[in-house]
Amino acid sequence: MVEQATMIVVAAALIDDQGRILLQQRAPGRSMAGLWEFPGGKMEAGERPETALARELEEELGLAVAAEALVPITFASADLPGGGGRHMLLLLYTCRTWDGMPEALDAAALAWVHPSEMRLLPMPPADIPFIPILEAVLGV
Ligand SMILES: Nc1nc2c([nH]c(=O)n2[C@H]2C[C@H](O)[C@@H](COP(=O)(O)OP(=O)(O)OP(=O)(O)O)O2)c(=O)[nH]1
Repeated sequence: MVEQATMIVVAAALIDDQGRILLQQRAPGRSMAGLWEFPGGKMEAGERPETALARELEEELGLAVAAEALVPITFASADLPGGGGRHMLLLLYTCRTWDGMPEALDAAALAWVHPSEMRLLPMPPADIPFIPILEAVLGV
């Protein structure tokens, strides 16, 4: 039996000057449609994680982000949702500087939320442990 490699997913908590974090709602027709997630996506072969995340933020939000602005915070190790038992490492970064205004180019909607408000939104299971870590990062 051939083992499938772990999928690496990169995601960003964009933090604004009011300490709010940008979430996006997964669009209808995708896996986990309707859930609120951090912008990001799957790392492609040969990409560095920060390069992959900057690419995803450009594709999904229309933002220009420098790789140096991405600060690794934590990760989740979980089954890839809808991945047939495939394993995922979900790498979470924070980002406080970018060029442009976020637009929902890929998602159904965007929302700036305080970490405590995330508990009111349906999120992918792997993201739930990120909430107290983000509260600690923000000192709230
Ligand atoms: N971008 C992002 N993906 C997440 C988060 N939490 C989480 O479990 N995931 C999962 C959902 C997807 O299975 C995978 C990210 O891949 P993706 O967003 O590029 O998904 P995709 O375009 O390939 O679409 P799909 O096959 O999942 O429908 O990681 C998160 O906070 N942000």
